Amino acid sequence: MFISIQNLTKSFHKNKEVITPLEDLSLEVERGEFLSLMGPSGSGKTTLLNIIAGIDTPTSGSVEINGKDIAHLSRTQLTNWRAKHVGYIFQLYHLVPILSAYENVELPLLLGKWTKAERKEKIMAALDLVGLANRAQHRPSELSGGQEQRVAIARAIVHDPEMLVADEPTGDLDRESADSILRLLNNLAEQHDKTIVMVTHDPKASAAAHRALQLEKGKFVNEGHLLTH
Ligand SMILES: Nc1ncnc2c1ncn2[C@@H]1O[C@H](COP(=O)(O)OP(=O)(O)OP(=O)(O)O)[C@@H](O)[C@H]1O
Repeated sequence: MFISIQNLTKSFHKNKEVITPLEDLSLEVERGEFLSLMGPSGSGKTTLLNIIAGIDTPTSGSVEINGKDIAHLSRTQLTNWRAKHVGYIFQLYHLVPILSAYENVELPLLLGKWTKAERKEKIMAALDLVGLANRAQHRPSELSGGQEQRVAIARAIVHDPEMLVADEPTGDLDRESADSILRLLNNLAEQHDKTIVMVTHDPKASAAAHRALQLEKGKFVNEGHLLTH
């Protein structure tokens, strides 16, 4: 299993109250699987996504990604692990407005030891994969919402992580752009072996994934039926 989560519980202390958004949760995801997480507001979706992405740590339980226990890493170890193995896609793209598409995609590579020529090759390959090689010099304001999300996806995959996590990646897009982003995510899972976990409120986005799970009050309420295409 690429993702293996056993008996995960996450609690937060707020004033004197303890909030437990995830309780005794187990989840297995195969390599190359595109999984969707749905559920009402406050059901723990983002909390789970952040733990899978190594942004947050569980209170108890085990979290293994590609055979690596990430539940017990220090903050620094977790940051280093995340920089190598995870690409994060947000609802609102989070592109830097004064940088071109090319420079935005370059950002994660500046942490590594690549030469300028190596970076160029990776950036152009990522932009090509999302269909925007001809927009490399455009700034975000010169792109449509769907194109901005494609640049953000290129940025998420440019360092070749095995896993992508996406929080409402189509939440701000019209139907047509959303469908095209979902096809792209599907292609990244099926043709490029990326394991994708996506949080969404949109049933149509969820139906584009291989499997959909419903969270309610920190627990899964269905068995995650396989979706047919
Ligand atoms: N850092 C935190 N400190 C305290 N409570 C938190 C923290 N993060 C999340 N929570 C609480 O955990 C619960 C689950 O939040 P979470 O953001 O995971 O839900 P969600 O399903 O993603 O909701 P939405 O669909 O609205 O984004 C909520 O009650 C929230 O207030």
